[in-house]
Amino acid sequence: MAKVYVFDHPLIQHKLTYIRDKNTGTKEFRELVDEVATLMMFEITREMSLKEVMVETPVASAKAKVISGKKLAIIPILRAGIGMVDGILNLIPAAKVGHVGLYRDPQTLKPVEYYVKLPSDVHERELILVDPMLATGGSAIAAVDSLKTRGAKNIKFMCLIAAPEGVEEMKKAHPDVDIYIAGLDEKLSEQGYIIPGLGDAGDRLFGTK
Ligand SMILES: O=P(O)(O)OC[C@H]1O[C@H](OP(=O)(O)OP(=O)(O)O)[C@H](O)[C@@H]1O
Ligand SMILES: O=c1cc[nH]c(=O)[nH]1
Ligand SMILES: [Mg+2]
Repeated sequence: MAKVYVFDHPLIQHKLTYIRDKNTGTKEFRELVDEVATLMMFEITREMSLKEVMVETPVASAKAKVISGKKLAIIPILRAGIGMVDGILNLIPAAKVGHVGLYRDPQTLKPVEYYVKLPSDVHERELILVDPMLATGGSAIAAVDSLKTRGAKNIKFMCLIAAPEGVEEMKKAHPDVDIYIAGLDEKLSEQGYIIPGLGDAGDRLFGTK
């Protein structure tokens, strides 16, 4: 069964409040999303495995540790997921980046896929799928379907804000994908917006409204 983590770190919660604020403009919104993505990634990487190596300090030889295990790829769901990529690359600069393009049809709320480009070794990598919003869950579920169809086996999903309805759907559809959330909200509106949420993440990131 998928594990669901809600990050209660004070810095994440503080920044998320300003991301939600309707008076936060595009420039600051973008910067805050970037910063929260870095902080969330810092928490997620706590689980990374280490191996021992020897290092020569100016004083002596020492047993020390470096990261081992699977290499990472970050997969933003276009468009809004792009806002989280640089913040993650700050910590893992060598990660590859794949893209899954999806939009949610405004009438049916069903996801429509329009673009997929992934690293060729996607089946060997640990994938961090990112999107600021998990609302009905349709987009994240479709993105994971798309990744699995292309051979992905090891996927985590990271979002800023989730609705309980979306979390349940995602757990049902993909019990092998753990979910990392900064804010777990109350519910979905009839139009499929997260309440209280932050509005339309893509529009706020790119200033398209
Ligand atoms: O859980 P769901 O109900 O599927 O909703 C969440 C999706 O909706 C938003 O994307 P949108 O369709 O607005 O596309 P955009 O990122 O291009 O703005 C958001 O970034 C998610 O991808
Ligand atoms: O509240 C929501 C729901 C879906 N997509 C968004 O950008 N915001
Ligand atoms: Mg949008």
